[in-house]
Amino acid sequence: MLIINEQQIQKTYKMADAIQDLKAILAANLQGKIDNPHRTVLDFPERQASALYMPSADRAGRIAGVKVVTIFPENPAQGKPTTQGMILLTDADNGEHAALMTASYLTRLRTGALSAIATDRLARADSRTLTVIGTGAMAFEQVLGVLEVRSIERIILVNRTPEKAEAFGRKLTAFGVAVPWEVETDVSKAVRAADIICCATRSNEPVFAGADLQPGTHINGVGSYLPSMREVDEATLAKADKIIVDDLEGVKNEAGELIHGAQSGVWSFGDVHAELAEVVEGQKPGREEDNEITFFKSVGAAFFDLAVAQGVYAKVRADGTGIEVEM
Ligand SMILES: NC(=O)C1=CN([C@@H]2O[C@H](COP(=O)(O)OP(=O)(O)OC[C@H]3O[C@@H](n4cnc5c(N)ncnc54)[C@H](OP(=O)(O)O)[C@@H]3O)[C@@H](O)[C@H]2O)C=CC1
Repeated sequence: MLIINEQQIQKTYKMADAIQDLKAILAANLQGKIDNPHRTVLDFPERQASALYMPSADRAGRIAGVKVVTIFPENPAQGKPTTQGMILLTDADNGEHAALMTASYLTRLRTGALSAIATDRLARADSRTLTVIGTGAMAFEQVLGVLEVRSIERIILVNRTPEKAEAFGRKLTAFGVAVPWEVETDVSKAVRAADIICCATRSNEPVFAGADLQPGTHINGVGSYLPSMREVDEATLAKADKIIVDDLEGVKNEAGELIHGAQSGVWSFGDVHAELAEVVEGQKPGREEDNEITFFKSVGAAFFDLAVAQGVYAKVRADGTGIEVEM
């Protein structure tokens, strides 16, 4: 079995790789080649934390995987990340466990890559201003994903704790992102200026007002993954011309703002325009008009992790950098 650590993955596997591998698995899933049973969640209420067990199998690729991801919101205070994960890949021909790899970066990367794919199909081609609401760990790859598919000239950072937005901006620059960034404390101003908005928070309440959205804006919302959480308000749901989701079954169970909207009657799950795969495969249209408001909501699914883990495994095996362990 290959053991692959965070450093090796970050060196070997980039946003463009993840976009390519995710597009392939989105197509395979649409063709019914992917097993994607619902995740099992264990809660640790004393820490307001959870552990998610996420299995999936690619019948065509003859490989199965399970990601175990933990979400411990109090961790940043101890200098540890909120979200941590491992992925185990299993050969579906002989049951051998092929690889065990860390999944913190991979989780951020695949979520950023999905937003990139959605942005590519849904944001206006002339989008220049990206507003980021929530500058925690997930937000970094959200920015990298958008930069991969649009010629962004201005990044506006909004965060509950503005000092953390400043640190996030400096991290972007240190990483080599040349696009100028600024921290904005007036969220209305940041939303009104945006062509694209990325939300990646742990908020239970909407983090911006739909009333501020300008025609033609595209929103990626990756934060809320529990029915009690919400980043986007009812006005946004009502105003959005197209709502696209990563995985319909997943969002029905987990996407707080959509569940809330459906319960309060402003919106219904029947109003979902498409799953992302249907847009990518041309079965449903993406953006059709410049003035449309589009909203991509993702909660994540195990087969997205399987796609990137397979990609990493293939690359690391090819360059011989993983650690081989006899089982
Ligand atoms: N869609 C998907 O596939 C995935 C989604 N996620 C989800 O993404 C979210 C972000 O994760 P991650 O970046 O790792 O978390 P972090 O803890 O690193 O960052 C959380 C961010 O949310 C902000 N925030 C927290 N509470 C509030 C609030 N009440 N109002 C406004 N902002 C708030 C924080 O602000 P501050 O800096 O002030 O603390 C910070 O910017 C989580 O909900 C996570 O579960 C994670 C993995 C995959």
